[in-house]
Amino acid sequence: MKTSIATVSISGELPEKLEAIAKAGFDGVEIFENDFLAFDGSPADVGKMVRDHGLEITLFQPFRDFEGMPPSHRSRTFDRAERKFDVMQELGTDLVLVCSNVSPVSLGGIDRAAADFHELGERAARRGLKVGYEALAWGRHINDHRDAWEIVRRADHPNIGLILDSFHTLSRKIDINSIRSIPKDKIFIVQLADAPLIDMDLLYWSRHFRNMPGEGDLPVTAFTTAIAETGYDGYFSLEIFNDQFRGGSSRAIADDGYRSLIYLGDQVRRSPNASGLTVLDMPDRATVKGVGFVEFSSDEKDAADLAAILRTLGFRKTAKHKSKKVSLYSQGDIRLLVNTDEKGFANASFAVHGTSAYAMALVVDDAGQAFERAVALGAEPFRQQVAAGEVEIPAIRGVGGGLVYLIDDNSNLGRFSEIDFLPASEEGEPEMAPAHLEHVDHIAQTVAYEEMLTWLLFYTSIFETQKTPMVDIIDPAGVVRSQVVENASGTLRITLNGAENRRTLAGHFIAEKFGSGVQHLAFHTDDIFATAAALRKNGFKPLAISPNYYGDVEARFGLDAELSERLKEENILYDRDEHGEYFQLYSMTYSEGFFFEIVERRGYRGYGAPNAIFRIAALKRALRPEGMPRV
Ligand SMILES: O=C(O)c1ccc(O)c(O)c1
Ligand SMILES: [Mg+2]
Repeated sequence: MKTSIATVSISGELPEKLEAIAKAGFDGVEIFENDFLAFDGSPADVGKMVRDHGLEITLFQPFRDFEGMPPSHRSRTFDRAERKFDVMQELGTDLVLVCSNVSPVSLGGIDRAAADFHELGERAARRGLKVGYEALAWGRHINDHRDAWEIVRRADHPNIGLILDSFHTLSRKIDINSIRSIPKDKIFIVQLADAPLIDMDLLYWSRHFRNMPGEGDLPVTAFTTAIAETGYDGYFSLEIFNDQFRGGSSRAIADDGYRSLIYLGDQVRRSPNASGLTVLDMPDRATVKGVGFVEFSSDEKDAADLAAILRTLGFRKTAKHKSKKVSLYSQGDIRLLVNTDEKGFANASFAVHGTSAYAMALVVDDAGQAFERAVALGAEPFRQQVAAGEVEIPAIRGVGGGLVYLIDDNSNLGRFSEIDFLPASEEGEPEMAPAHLEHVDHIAQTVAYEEMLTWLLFYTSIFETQKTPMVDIIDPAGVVRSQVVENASGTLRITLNGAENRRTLAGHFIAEKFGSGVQHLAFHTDDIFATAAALRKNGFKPLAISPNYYGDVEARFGLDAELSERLKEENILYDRDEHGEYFQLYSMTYSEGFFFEIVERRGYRGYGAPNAIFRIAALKRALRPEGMPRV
């Protein structure tokens, strides 16, 4: 699979765009005319700059309002084309994209358009150039690739071919089976873009909301599979018009684009009829069986406070690391590590972010294969020295520069705590009541809103997971977008919260010191009321929920008064979906950022989004004396 991306997809000026595109690993680049016009070097300079980066120019575009012009405009239109051909020859590219005419003066008629293209083909052939025709979804007469293909077919010229763009086809829900009857040598290039499903004007949707394949909701994989089944094995080129990307980091967007294409190729390759596509061979998406551990970086002083909270939550220190200052706390299947070592990555993370959950381990079927896939998809591997005889766990960098460790049960990796740790206990600490916490229900990561797509693509491309639709979480100071990555068995659930401003609880978390990272950990109990009773006994301080909430919950769900009274007494939030009930209990925040949640799911599949506004208001109320701005 040859990979390309249009310069319009990346932020910055042309040199910066090209550098990011080359670094990300693309083979080619589409030069968007405006990027070239805004640059103050000659076409030959641009061509050289592209080739110096080891890239090929796959396409020059767009050439607009060409076909079907009335006689009064026709010769000028051809003159314009000749000028573009001059530029192309200087740039050093042989393909131009002509998008379907949107001019109000243009005339319809398949044969008129075909005749124009035949003549353009003759002119292009004289210069050794080729022309690809693309149906814009909002073209005046041609807005369907099937009609564009009919024009190309009737133009009957070897230098005239078709350009398919997933957005134009999929936004109009055009049957993708129609692609299977197009001969592969008449498809000059394929452009790819995804988009979130939003009901709006096609042109506006296309110019502002496109995103990378896999980041949106369009069936780009099925589209690409249909193309691969024709035997086409040329360039697949991302063409992403997106306001957020234009203002984003050129490197990050280019890297996401490359990951999205490699991931797409990997999915398409798995279709039996598309096996002709040459793509990187890599292991399947990793099946996650659970969260192996979550690790906090801290120092001795903070760790003592954290340990005190963990004890009230019913955790017990069960082991300590043989060679590092790392304690293991456990309860049910939950393992929490607290790392206060003065060396290594944890310490560096502590220096920057303070006490935070900087690492997590996911239990997968095969850690080696999961690691191989992650690296093939551009994840950054992480290694640091381990002492002789200790287990080296494969790891990649994740959200906020933190770590995702990969462990499995087939090797020593799953036994790291037996090999690297010695049993330990907490002498002199009072005995705490067991709190019935069983496993990690979800890990909530807070990121800047612009990073959400990056991390959605990261998790969904490496691990066997799906993303749920985005929901809005209303904070008294703004909206936080929330989207979940989860697997079918519920053994991995990550909620990604995207903060747009620093006055929201999530924005405050990022801005104050923590950066993107884990803002809360939710543990599952099989009996929320038994847990609440144990926590009370242990001196745990729950987050106080406004009493007003309970009257509403009682009325909204028709709860009996006794239940709503119990919920109120224990500060438990309640929700229900078509699958069952949900109970949530929160801790106060730890050092102004991090907090714990305890949930009981009785069949419920969501995350309590309707309760978020009340939980956030309560957290902010609790934080206010320590500096959270009043809103
Ligand atoms: O929005 C446009 O005008 C436009 C131009 C060229 C393309 O290839 C495209 O897909 C859209
Ligand atoms: Mg296009």
